[in-house]
Amino acid sequence: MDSILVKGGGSLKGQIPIAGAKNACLALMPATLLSEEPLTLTNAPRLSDIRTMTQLLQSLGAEVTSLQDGKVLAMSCHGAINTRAEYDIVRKMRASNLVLGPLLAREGHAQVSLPGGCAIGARPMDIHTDGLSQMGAEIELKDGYLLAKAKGGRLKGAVIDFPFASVGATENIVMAASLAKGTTVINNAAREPEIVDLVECLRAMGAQIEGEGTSTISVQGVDRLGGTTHRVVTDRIELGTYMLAPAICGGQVELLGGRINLLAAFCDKLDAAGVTVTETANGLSVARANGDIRAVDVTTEPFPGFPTDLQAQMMALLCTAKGTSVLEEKIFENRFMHAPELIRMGADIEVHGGTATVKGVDRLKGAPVMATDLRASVSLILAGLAAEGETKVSRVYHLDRGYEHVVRKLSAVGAQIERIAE
Ligand SMILES: CC(=O)N[C@H]1[C@@H](OP(=O)(O)OP(=O)(O)OC[C@H]2O[C@@H](n3ccc(=O)[nH]c3=O)[C@H](O)[C@@H]2O)O[C@H](CO)[C@@H](O)[C@@H]1O
Ligand SMILES: C=C(OP(=O)(O)O)C(=O)O
Repeated sequence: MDSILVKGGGSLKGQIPIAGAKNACLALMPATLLSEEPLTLTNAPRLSDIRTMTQLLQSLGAEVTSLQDGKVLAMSCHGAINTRAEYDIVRKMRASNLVLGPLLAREGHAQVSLPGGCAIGARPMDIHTDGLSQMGAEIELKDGYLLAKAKGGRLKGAVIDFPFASVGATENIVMAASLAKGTTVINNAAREPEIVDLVECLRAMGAQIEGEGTSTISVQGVDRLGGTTHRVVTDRIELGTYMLAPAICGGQVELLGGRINLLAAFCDKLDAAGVTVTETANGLSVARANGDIRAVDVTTEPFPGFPTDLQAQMMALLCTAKGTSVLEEKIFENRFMHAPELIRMGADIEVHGGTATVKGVDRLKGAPVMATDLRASVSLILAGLAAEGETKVSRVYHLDRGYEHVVRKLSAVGAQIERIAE
């Protein structure tokens, strides 16, 4: 299993290109199941999660070809479809549940393994299944699989009130509703940029959808969808992660492809902490002048609030801020697994339930630490870049789910970082 070795201390300067969004691409890929015509995605990120989704779609009968070193995914689903998504693949990644809506919409039935929880929380699927049931699906759980069947062979439109603005449930229902009979309205829909990206692609395929980016999405079902070529939106979480690198280490880095409107709440917190973010012709420039980072309080919320997927990385910054910061995690019940690892590096953090209190220390110290999940792993790398001495982050397979070429990107701006095989 590989580890990442980081030597802390130096400031950073240069440019980092930001990839297409993992979480957009993972929702866009299953959309190929909705059409017999080709769907091509450009600006795809090169990640293990994308390879897992490729494997899952291929197991269902889709053709998925990776071109241009993985940056382009050419997909097509014109033959017979296997409607059973097996546990062996689904268990690797929760986003596998995004094949449920498309399979049900196209074939009228599906068997999809329940993905189970993960390190950050239990992550049930009740909002997905309740919504599909309202659209006329009969769903039962058998042997760990959701067995779903559309009454009369085709889903029908419904007005669905989500109890929480779930990202995945919004994506599943929007895809299912695109081929359903009649109109579906989702109230309290998620508003994330990845949903806007999915809807733009579905619309180009012929879907009739309104309201993406707002809390009410309306979908008028059509009989068939065509193909298209779609560019995956910029990964705002990779963007925010690399914005924190110069914030923690000092220096100035330009994030190519970055836009403030993808991360406004996060940029406000950086500003309050004393980090300068400016828009450039090609992206965003982030600079930390000499001087302390100020403590700030952070509460994670659905978009447009502060993203839970940047909470761990923000905590790494606040470990050396002047004063005490309070971080409240409101999305996932167990998303502070990085705190004990940061404490091993000398951070002063107390966690009580969904609240972490971080008292800034002068300096973190390098240590061997273990990644527990995707964003935790990169927060330890960021902490290591600022720490005195050497930090070894093990279990890097978590990192490979969501960050392509992390060593290459950070080395290019002057970080001392290498990947070692053990
Ligand atoms: C592949 C992908 O896009 N992953 C993102 C997606 O995950 P995901 O789509 O799984 O996140 P959701 O928005 O669905 O989950 C948010 C909260 O709702 C709960 N919930 C969700 C569905 C459900 O049926 N019942 C239920 O109780 C979850 O347990 C969690 O506490 O959005 C999360 C919240 O921004 C991000 O952290 C993930 O990176
Ligand atoms: C939680 C994440 O991903 P997933 O929903 O795939 O677990 C993430 O990207 O931070």
